[in-house]
Amino acid sequence: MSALLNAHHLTLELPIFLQADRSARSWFSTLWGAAFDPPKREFRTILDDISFSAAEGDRIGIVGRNGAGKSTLLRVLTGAYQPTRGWLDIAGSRQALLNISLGFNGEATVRENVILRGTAMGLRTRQLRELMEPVLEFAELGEKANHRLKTLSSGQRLRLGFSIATAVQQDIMIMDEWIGAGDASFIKKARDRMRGRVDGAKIVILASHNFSLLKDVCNKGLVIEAGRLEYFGSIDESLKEYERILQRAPVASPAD
Ligand SMILES: Nc1ncnc2c1ncn2[C@@H]1O[C@H](COP(=O)(O)OP(=O)(O)OP(=O)(O)O)[C@@H](O)[C@H]1O
Repeated sequence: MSALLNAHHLTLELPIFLQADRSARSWFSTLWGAAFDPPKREFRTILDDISFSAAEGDRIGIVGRNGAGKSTLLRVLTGAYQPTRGWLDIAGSRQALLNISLGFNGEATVRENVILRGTAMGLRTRQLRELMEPVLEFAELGEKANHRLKTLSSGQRLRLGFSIATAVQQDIMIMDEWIGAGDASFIKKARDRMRGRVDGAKIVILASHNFSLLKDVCNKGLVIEAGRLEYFGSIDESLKEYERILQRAPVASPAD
């Protein structure tokens, strides 16, 4: 089956909680403010009418200033956020590589965490059974399979997260930066696996500030400024457009 990802007029409004400025004149006014002056809720448009299409073979780099809306757009593309308006047409399986440590439970064992994360990724019981040993082996955590996750070092947890997140080849890969994890020897292994997964994916969407990585991986680019789509075209033109944007004074982000 061929893969596609078409975004139509994606718009996302999120609530922002604004706290009135409470300069602490006294402990009483601080307490009074905390008790009787709750934050005000306002809605801000974080993404504004974004449309683009990705077909098989497309590797799209998303660029924009800090706070432009790149990660939020990725979250909409992975389905983590429902757009307020607009819709997505998607064919093919999606793999989000946004936060590889998300969803771990420190009290559960390493093996149980593989099941938890694998289930959240939509893997079936049989698939999980087949993947368990390869995932533990790749993470080099076979001997710790029955240890509680909270007893692992942070590097070991990252290796486990990486190993699960990249265990299966999906059609559409959606990534916030190029993930790598672990010490020098693991990083080499992780890089090879990432390259394999990117090469094997039918569509890749990668948000990054790293121009050389974007030029290396992507053939198309999408430039976002203050939640709006400024440019969608070749990666070279997109990076030029982004450089032009950086020369301009920042436009107030709709979220500010
Ligand atoms: N859950 C949320 N609630 C309210 N505002 C949010 C939320 N998540 C993000 N924002 C706001 O939306 C805007 C876009 O954030 P986003 O993380 O998508 O930016 P980005 O382009 O990925 O930035 P960076 O390059 O710094 O990672 C920011 O102004 C941010 O403060």
